[in-house]
Amino acid sequence: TGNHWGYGKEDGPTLWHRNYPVAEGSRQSPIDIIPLQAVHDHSLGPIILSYDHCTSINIANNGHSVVVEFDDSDDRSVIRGGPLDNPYRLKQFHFHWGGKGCHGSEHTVEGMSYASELHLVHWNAVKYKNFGEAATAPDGLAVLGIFLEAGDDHRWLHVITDALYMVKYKGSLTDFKGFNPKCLLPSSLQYWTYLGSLTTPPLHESVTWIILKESITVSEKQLGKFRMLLFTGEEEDQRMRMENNFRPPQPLKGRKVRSSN
Ligand SMILES: CCCSc1c(F)c(F)c(S(=O)(=O)NC)c(F)c1F
Ligand SMILES: [Zn+2]
Repeated sequence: TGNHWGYGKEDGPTLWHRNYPVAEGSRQSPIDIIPLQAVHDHSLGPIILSYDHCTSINIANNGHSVVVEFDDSDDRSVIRGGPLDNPYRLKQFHFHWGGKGCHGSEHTVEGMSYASELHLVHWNAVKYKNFGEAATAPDGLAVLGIFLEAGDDHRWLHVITDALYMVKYKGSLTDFKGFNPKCLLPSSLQYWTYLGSLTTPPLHESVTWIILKESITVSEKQLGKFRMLLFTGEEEDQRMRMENNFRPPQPLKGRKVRSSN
């Protein structure tokens, strides 16, 4: 019904173009990154993350992913530098992941996908008056993408995975204060960057993507907790496990991927 979309056979990524024609646009995401074809751009400075006084508010299951929202009423937590001309405010972060043992990242590197991908979503509050306006502007959003690789337990991810049982059902939400996503960063902030889009409907072509080259390691046990979430609400009788909530790579259509040195 209406603009309903999902990741299944009947409503998945290959069908999104019916309600969202921009799905076949010229700057869609994710993409397959080929490091040797990325252009080393020495004018690209380091990205700077100022999350020290960030204010997480809640954690929610929106029926597509699990999302941690932040107070974005001032420039407390911003990303700046790199390809960005302005500071962009942290609005939320969420994840995309696979099913048991299979892959789940959105971006791939030379055809290789990771177990999961974390997206930290920021918006240009210098040029736009609210997130909604920024989300439809070509330079409105900046998403920092971090690959999650299966391996040892991640020391801090348990703070999130321990809260997932409270947001099992679509539409559930609970307090989640004082979480600083800086603890989820790898040691190096070396990155690839390119111009793309949201990877979920409405697929707005408004994202400057910054993908970290170094992944973080999380355990299969921690990944398994994401898979106990449900796409469906408590009132629905058909329970559908939340997994494989990733869009496959889209055509590059002549875009250049740049690499920080
Ligand atoms: C207007 C959407 C509300 S914020 C949001 C989001 F919820 C989301 F899921 C993605 S994503 O496309 O899935 N990952 C990059 C975004 F980019 C976002 F900006
Ligand atoms: Zn995402």
